Amino acid sequence: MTDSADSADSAKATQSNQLSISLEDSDDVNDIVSKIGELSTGEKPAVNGAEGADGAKGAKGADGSAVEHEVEVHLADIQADPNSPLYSVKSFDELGLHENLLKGVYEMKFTKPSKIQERALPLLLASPPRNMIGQSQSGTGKTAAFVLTMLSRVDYEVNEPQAVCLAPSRELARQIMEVVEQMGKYTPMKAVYAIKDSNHKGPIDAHIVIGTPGTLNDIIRKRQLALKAIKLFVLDEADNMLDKAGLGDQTLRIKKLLPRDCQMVLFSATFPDVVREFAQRVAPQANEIRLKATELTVDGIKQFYMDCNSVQHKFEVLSELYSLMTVGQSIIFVRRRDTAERIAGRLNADGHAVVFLHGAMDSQERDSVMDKFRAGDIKVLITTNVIARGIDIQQVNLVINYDIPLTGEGIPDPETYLHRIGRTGRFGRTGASINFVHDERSLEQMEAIQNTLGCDIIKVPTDDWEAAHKVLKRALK
Ligand SMILES: Nc1ncnc2c1ncn2[C@@H]1O[C@H](COP(=O)(O)OP(=O)(O)OP(=O)(O)O)[C@@H](O)[C@H]1O
Repeated sequence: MTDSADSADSAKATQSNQLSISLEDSDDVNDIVSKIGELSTGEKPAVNGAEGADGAKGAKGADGSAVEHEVEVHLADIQADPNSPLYSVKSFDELGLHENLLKGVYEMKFTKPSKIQERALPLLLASPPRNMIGQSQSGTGKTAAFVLTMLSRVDYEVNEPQAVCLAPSRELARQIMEVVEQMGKYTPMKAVYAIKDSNHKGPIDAHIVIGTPGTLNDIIRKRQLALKAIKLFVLDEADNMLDKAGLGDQTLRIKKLLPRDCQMVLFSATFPDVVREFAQRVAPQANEIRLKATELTVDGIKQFYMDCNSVQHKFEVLSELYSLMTVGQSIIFVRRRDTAERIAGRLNADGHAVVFLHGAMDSQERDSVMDKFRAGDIKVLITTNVIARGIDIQQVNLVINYDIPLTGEGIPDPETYLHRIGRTGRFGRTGASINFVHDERSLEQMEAIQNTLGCDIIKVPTDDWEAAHKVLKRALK
């Protein structure tokens, strides 16, 4: 497969009809990486988002003190950098979108497409439809790429379901719905949920269905969803959705019922080799946009670790961290549901206002916690891998891996690590992640992840809070 950096069209030199392009293939990567590194370490002003309009500005820290974010380098500067995943040569106007969709896009304050949007959209919208396996780093705008595809492909005159989009969690499905509603604001589109407790009565006549695989299967079983007119099947977090150990069975059951010529669109920041091979079978002849393993980390996210002496010490360090640091919003990831609840209880008892979210909570509770966190009413969220993927809250500037991510078999899990830390550093913003290790084993697990990804994880002392504060403050700026 070719690694051409040229526009999608020029990559047709590939032998097969298939197209595979790499998003990061400049000769000058080091130069640019160091430039972005400088920008985000605080030596130069930090980047804070589209048009400098960052919701974190003026937000309160976990301790109630004000968090001020300097906004001197604008998204426009990053988007002009050819080696940034946010760079593009085109404008949205040149991507072949309907003017009603452009209105929606511009109202969301998107001025320029990101690299994945610029490259994927023309391929996704080309006729006849082609399958797509699209990869791009966390927070680089994959959602808009597939949402605009759904909104473009649907025939609004036909009141039948035509596009289905599945995600691994209800929280992510709800977030995608929000983007569909915003981008589709000037179209007559109708979209419905297929998530638990979404309470469908009669047959679905909406154009777009967004949900999770288990609930969608239930709806199909109850014959509430006609599949014959479905022409687009989107899997967000596709590697997770196809993973045999995860949601693979449920997703494939649905796929088998769809019309044969249905366009398959698979997006994720990660595609481990074995899942990618499987994805290629699920989405044959797909155009592919892919990244190398070493290109997966986002430069704006500074990665740290704190070496604790014991499980008890780990908690003390966490509590101390929240006493000392002024953090915008943060997510603490733990391995188990009961740990999430326990740590939340203890932090609350220590005077920090935190909440937890996990998969055993009922739908209403989950929605309420997430809505409050999204609105900024809650600053610290303790959770499991249930929301490790996709959740986009721009004000989150710190992610803590209280437990190092492991697979179900207890093996270090670099994909989940990337998705977890990718909850910060969204679309050019800066953020920090801190890994907590507490013994030889957890240190080795973290190092295994570090080696796989070829990233730097810097040690922050746990016995010198002044020094720790200095390092982290700079990263959280
Ligand atoms: N062209 C654009 N201009 C400005 N902001 C954008 C643009 N495209 C996307 N965004 C914003 O960037 C953020 C990240 O986008 P999105 O959630 O789609 O990332 P993603 O690639 O799906 O990440 P993940 O892999 O974590 O799911 C969102 O807040 C989105 O609104």
